[in-house]
Amino acid sequence: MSSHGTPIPMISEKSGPLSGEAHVPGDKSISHRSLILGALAVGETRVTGLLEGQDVLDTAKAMQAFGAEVEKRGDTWHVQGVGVGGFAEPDRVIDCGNSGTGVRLIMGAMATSPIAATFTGDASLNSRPMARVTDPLALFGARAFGRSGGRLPMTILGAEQPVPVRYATPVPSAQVKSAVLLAGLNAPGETVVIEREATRDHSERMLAGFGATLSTEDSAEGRVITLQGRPELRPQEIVVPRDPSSAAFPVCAALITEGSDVLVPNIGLNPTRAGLFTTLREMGADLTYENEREEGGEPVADLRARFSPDLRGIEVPPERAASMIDEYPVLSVVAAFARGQTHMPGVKELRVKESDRIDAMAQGLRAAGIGVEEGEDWWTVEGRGFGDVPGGVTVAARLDHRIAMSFLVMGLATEAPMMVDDGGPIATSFPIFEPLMTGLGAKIARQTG
Ligand SMILES: O=C(O)C1=C[C@@H](OP(=O)(O)O)[C@@H](O)[C@H](O)C1
Ligand SMILES: C=C(OP(=O)(O)O)C(=O)O
Repeated sequence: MSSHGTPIPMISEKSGPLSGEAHVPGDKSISHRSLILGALAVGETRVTGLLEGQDVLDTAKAMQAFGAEVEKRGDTWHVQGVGVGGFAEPDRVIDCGNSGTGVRLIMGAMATSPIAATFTGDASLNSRPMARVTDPLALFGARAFGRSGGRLPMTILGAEQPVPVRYATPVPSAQVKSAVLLAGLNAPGETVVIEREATRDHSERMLAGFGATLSTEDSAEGRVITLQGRPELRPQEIVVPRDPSSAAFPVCAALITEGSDVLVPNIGLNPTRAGLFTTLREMGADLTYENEREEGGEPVADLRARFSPDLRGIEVPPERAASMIDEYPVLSVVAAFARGQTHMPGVKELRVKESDRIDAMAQGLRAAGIGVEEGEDWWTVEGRGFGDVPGGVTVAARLDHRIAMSFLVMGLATEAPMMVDDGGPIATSFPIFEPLMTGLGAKIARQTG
């Protein structure tokens, strides 16, 4: 059941060539951060290209509850910030819906102010681990009172007199790193985060852009990020780039759908995000980067994806996992249409996303006729090659947008249609998924009756 309302059963079936341009929405990670950093700046931040998915809209509401003004006028989002240390105590529960990024970053942003806030979410978010952020926030002096196992609903009492922190993240997580950095903003002195494996670096880039003093250094311990506390953040004009994690769906759909040729323009290829595209090219995908350029200090290109009937399974290097962590579900679908095994090690984090993504994909793929083996932190998909994947089953989306979209992409090339019990969660990150895909020629529809 979706907590966003009545379940929306969806179906996809074998489609003719996909063609045309796929204009995917703004980057989810950068959209959350634009609103949160805008709320912590002094003055008005203006944002265009913001992802208007439910996850980000929930973060916008949360920023209002902490005292920032957030308003959309025309195509532009205006955020009137309250300054570092200026958050007011919310007079209502903060509902972050389905969003791990939203709740974890906001907890960090409020943890070093002397206020209390209570957080909740949907059934998926309320089952996800929060100790990974509340443990380092406790070092600043914040206290957390949640359900057993460190789950939401949870109240955070912000530190009265925060102290800066030096913290080595025990899991590869940009959300944990970002929560610590955002908390560090209102702690006097230097906050240091060390990550053994580099994760997406949007917080570092954007904090620097807002005028914080921050340095990044690669050392024997890993990547060391040092932030000077109590800066005055300057408001920014932000143009949010398009989301490579959303681009993954039309790209992968084109690779497995006979005769396809799809252009996905203006996709950010920040190396901390682009691992999927490297992997697909190693598998033999006809995926090219056109019009490569730099925008706002980030590499950007138009992606052209064409039907690729000769894909082969590969070993995905574990050190690449962080740069494609949200893309493993749809990669496993492409792997089903490749010849041979695709082995994906070093991906324990997939088990604590909106669903246990290894389990969710393994069950659906097996039902659809694909062999999958799995361990705690790895899985292997036995590809059958193009034209030989049965399909013909209904899979559970488990309140997980990426699971729903992955199986709908799969159905475009299986012998029998694929059904998903609830496409409602797709609106959390990719609200225009259905019209965008049908506009390319994909047979994806809501099921009635
Ligand atoms: O920081 C971010 O914006 C995100 C970090 C990742 O989560 P983890 O930090 O849990 O790896 C990713 O899965 C999520 O979609 C967005
Ligand atoms: C893991 C994801 O999001 P979040 O952690 O923000 O819920 C995702 O979008 O795939």
